[in-house]
Amino acid sequence: MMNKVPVILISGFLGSGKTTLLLRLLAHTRQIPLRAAVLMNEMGEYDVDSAIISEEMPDVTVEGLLEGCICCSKRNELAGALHTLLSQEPDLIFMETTGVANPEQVLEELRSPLLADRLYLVHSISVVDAELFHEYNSRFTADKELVRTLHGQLRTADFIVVNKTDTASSREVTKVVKSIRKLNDTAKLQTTEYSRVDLEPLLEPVLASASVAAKPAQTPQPAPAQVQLTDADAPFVPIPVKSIGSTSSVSRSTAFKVISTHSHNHDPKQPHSFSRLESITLHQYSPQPLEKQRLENFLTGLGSSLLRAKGYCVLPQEGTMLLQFSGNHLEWQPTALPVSQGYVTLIGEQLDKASITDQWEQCFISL
Ligand SMILES: Nc1nc2c(ncn2[C@@H]2O[C@H](COP(=O)(O)OP(=O)(O)OP(=O)(O)O)[C@@H](O)[C@H]2O)c(=O)[nH]1
Repeated sequence: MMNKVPVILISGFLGSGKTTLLLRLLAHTRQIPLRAAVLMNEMGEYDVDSAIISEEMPDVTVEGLLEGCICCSKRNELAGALHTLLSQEPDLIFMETTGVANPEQVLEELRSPLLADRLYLVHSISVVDAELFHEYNSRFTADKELVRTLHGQLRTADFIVVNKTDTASSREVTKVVKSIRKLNDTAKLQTTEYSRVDLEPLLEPVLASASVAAKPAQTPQPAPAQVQLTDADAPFVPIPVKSIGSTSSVSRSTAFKVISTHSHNHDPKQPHSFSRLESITLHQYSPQPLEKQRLENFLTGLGSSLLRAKGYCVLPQEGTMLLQFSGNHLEWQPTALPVSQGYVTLIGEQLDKASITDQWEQCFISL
């Protein structure tokens, strides 16, 4: 009989620090060494997080499920994606959900006969943004699905990371921990910055597992990343990541343009995690240079309707940069990824598409 492969599920709301934690876990598993594989689920059209992983850990196999949540619209693709990863015979699989996925449904899927014989869950980790936890909870009170999702992320966890404590007062952090404990008083909980948690105890059950113990330790071979393009028809190579999700039609009516938009049309028969959040992808098709300051002003000017933005921008001075925006904090990081044309995915509510299109066009410098 085949050994079951351990799975660590990482959930948490948008921008809370899931990928930051995943990168730490991957670095640690590489040292042990364990051969890890990743299932990445993104709301947007492009898989920014997989690109980040592919850049930092080119030997890790990443499977991406895009444009929907594995808890609902992508649920029927979850088993296929996991079986693809299993065919690589990893020692361990990490699953990172979208920020609006309810892990309750994902856990249910893992218990299904198709998967239960091949996988077993070792941890369900939930990452929380200490600064925004209460703000999001009160902001989304009226949206029952979203509240259920946020609570589901905490209730199902056996390990909770209260992250971003550098951006919250210690009083707020204490309040957040107290609120979390009302939902889950048994999970281990750690408060931290940049998802710096004790990794060894998390990986202990994996090391003890039969599938790992049965194999001789392998030194990870730097192999080419498991890469394929997201959209075979696209005239450019946005990022080298693999997607097995469906692709979207992209408006290319003008040189600049925008935009593919996704409101999330869930199958009404399926339980789903959120109702009013949407994502928009802005493409850098313009031959004119993108101006960094204008882009920053545009994003911060969207105010509270913008919850998250991420993508790669090709800038005239700096070259290609990874853009991350969450909780009103904007971060730029240089990247060596071969991004020929940039894009930014925005996630928010009540995003005014016409105005966003217009403002995006204003971010380009007239030649
Ligand atoms: N100030 C601060 N920033 C952090 C911390 N942890 C992560 N970040 C930053 O927050 C942004 C989002 O972090 P990610 O790890 O991508 O968050 P995520 O939960 O994967 O986000 P989604 O892709 O929306 O699901 C990045 O710019 C991180 O560098 C932290 O503890 N403090």
